[in-house]
Amino acid sequence: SYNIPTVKVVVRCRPLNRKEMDVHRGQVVLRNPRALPGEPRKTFTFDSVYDASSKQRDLYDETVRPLIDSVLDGFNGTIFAYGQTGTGKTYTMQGAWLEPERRGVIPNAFEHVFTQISRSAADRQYLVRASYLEIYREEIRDLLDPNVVNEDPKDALLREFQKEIALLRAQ
Ligand SMILES: Nc1ncnc2c1ncn2[C@@H]1O[C@H](COP(=O)(O)OP(=O)(O)OP(=O)(O)O)[C@@H](O)[C@H]1O
Repeated sequence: SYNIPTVKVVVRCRPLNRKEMDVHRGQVVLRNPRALPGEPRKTFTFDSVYDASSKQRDLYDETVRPLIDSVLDGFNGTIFAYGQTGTGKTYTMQGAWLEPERRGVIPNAFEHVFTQISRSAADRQYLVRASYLEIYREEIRDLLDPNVVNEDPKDALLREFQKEIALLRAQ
């Protein structure tokens, strides 16, 4: 079941906000001003595309769950969100923790990991570590310790790795 591509690129569009709806400008078309006349339209292909009505749970089940399953089997995995400000990175990754339908990738992944651990054989041991960092204007901030702002990213990363938190040593 691991014949999934090594890198998956997924697009998610958030719903228009009030300001965008008020503008009523319609569709955005990108055009290459140096294109020769008659040049065919370019097609961009993604592993998945989620529209404004997409659900957090569907995105998790289709796009994230297989990766977390492979991590539970010992492989490395990374998920990151990229996009300009206000496009929905925080909503997708974090969402609303207290509302099950609006929980994002991070809380859904935690639930997935701990559910799998609780179901695994009693003689199997897991160590789960977590750190939570923000890089903003070349500064690294430890979001689990908001008082610390580090100027040298290398020192900050080293310190983070040294003090990663052991959340669970499952029996
Ligand atoms: N899929 C979605 N469905 C409903 N609302 C969404 C969705 N994605 C984003 N939003 C809303 O759009 C707004 C901007 O989203 P968000 O804060 O996640 O953007 P961001 O990319 O993290 O921005 P920044 O880079 O400034 O932190 C928020 O109010 C968020 O709740």
